[in-house]
Amino acid sequence: MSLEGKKLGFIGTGKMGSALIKGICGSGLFSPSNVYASDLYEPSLDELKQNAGINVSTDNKVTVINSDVVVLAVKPQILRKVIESIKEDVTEDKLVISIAAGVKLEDIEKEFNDGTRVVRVMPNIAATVAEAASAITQGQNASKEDAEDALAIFRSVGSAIQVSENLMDAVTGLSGSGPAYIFPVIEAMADGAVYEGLDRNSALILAAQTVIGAAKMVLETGMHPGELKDMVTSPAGTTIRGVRILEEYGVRAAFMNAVIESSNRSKELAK
Ligand SMILES: NC(=O)C1=CN([C@@H]2O[C@H](COP(=O)(O)OP(=O)(O)OC[C@H]3O[C@@H](n4cnc5c(N)ncnc54)[C@H](O)[C@@H]3O)[C@@H](O)[C@H]2O)C=CC1
Ligand SMILES: O=C(O)[C@@H]1CCC=N1
Repeated sequence: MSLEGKKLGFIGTGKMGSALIKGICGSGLFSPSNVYASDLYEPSLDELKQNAGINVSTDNKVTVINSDVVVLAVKPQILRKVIESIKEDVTEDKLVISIAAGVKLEDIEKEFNDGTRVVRVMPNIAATVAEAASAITQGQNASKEDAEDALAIFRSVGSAIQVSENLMDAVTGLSGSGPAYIFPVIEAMADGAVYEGLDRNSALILAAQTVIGAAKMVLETGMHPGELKDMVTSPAGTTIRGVRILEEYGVRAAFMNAVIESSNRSKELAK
């Protein structure tokens, strides 16, 4: 396997960088001693050093020099500045992975020296619990092996597919941002049960497990979600009463529009 013996670096240890570091180390794909990370914010480095046992530095160059694969996990707005400060150390033997929303491969590649191997990835925060949904897309200098390495890294924390770059905004709106649409759904469903008298803890467990179960049925049965919904809705039963309320409030349109609006923001970030 081509990641054997390689070292992995993270520039940016915020919410997503930290989630990936913990998830990837937890999977065993990289041992913490082969993982490097840098950030300007020392408390997040201290936390990772203490709890994940990785190597940390406030100097991005230290991360780059020590790593074979460098993950750029900073905000899209500062990506250019960060690349400028590391580009001379990103030699052709290194693979760069950008997880920045919206920023196109060609715009990343042109900030680096010619020939730099770049793969763009959109993961999600569920990497924390090894259930991320990620999509990767390959830059012009990246090899098939680079794409496979990126897939292996992100598959260590969930599932990952390869898409063409023009679909990355759709992926960002759907799975990149998606957890933030589902958390309030879980909270609100639990609220309904609390209203009816269930304690909060039990309500959250049942609501979250209901989401896991429904998602697994879609993934594992291969059945259409509409058909699965029909399996729950008995004629004149309880479920169809709830379904009517969701339709009345336009919940489907709301979710569809949320994904489209988030994708639109991803397109804006490219400009
Ligand atoms: N949060 C999420 O669920 C997801 C985020 N992303 C992408 O991941 C990237 C990071 O997002 P978050 O982790 O949410 O943001 P964040 O704000 O939590 O983390 C960014 C980190 O970068 C650090 N930083 C700022 N300037 C730096 C510099 N010059 N050198 C090194 N580190 C520096 C900050 O101190 C911070 O810890 C973004 O590009 C975002 O689009 C992608 C998928 C999901
Ligand atoms: O909200 C954002 O911009 C980032 C990208 C996808 C999820 N979080």
